[in-house]
Amino acid sequence: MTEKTKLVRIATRKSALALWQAEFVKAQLEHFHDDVRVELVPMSTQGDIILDTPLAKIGGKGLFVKELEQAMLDGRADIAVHSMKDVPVEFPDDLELHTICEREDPRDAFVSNNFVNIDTLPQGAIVGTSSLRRQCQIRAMRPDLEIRDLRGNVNTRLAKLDSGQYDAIILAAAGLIRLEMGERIRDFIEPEVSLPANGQGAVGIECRIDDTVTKALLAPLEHNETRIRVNAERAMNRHLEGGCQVPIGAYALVEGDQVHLRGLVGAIDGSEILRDEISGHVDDAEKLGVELAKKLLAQGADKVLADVYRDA
Ligand SMILES: NCc1[nH]cc(CCC(=O)O)c1CC(=O)O
Repeated sequence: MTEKTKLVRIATRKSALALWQAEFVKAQLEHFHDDVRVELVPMSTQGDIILDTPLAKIGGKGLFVKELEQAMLDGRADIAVHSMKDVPVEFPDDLELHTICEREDPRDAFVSNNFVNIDTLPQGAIVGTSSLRRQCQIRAMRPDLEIRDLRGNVNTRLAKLDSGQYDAIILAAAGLIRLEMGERIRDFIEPEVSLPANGQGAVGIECRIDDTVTKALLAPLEHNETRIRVNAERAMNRHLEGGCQVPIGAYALVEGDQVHLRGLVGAIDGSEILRDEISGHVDDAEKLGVELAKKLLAQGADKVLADVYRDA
């Protein structure tokens, strides 16, 4: 028997989805390297602890990642596995987002026990979502619906729907699919109807910049096309200075050597939505993200976002 020598410790949140993602990376690392042993280091973050306040009000980018990053900086863990959607656009000096894994379905999902899609919801139906981006796009489409805040991990949100507090809820399809609850999805909401958040459905791996041993082990987990898409999307968000708790959508597709990026900035009540898009060579993914952000700013995105920050 070969002795397993290298140990990789994964800092992870304790939610079912976070643990799934950490287990996924563990399995991948062990699949690619016979001599690697992987341990999970589960921990709670501020975002997990403060459950009674709408996320937009707590503010503070990186609510779900700070503790994980501290563990890596202290040497208690080697990597952290994140939903790319929740990763702040900036990193602490000694850490980097080294790896982006292949993307799962990036769409938002409509979940309900009584209705098959948004169109068939009756007037005044109660829809649960904690995302300003989803809220803004649903309101623009159906101003007659009542949007109510919905916090908690995936299981908590489904339990709140099942207890009758909402007629329907909107959440990321990827989370449901990963937790093997994809059958609860009544309708996939296409990007034309609800533009996803930057990075939605993609898993990223963060580590210390100087940890060359771990970085070499992570290399086979990198997915180039996903990296290009997420780079373009994140560059747009970064230029707009938007965290994940803002009504901003960014969604890129790759076709051959071209990347097509769509962006959206909206008012929370859906009264105003700015959209634009851009295409170009995959090598320019980040530049295109910045260009698209500039186009949106030229349309007045800065004013729309300033109103959001003031009212939130
Ligand atoms: N904001 C929480 C969060 N972060 C990642 C996902 C889903 C999985 C993903 O996008 O990778 C979710 C749940 C949701 O938005 O419904």
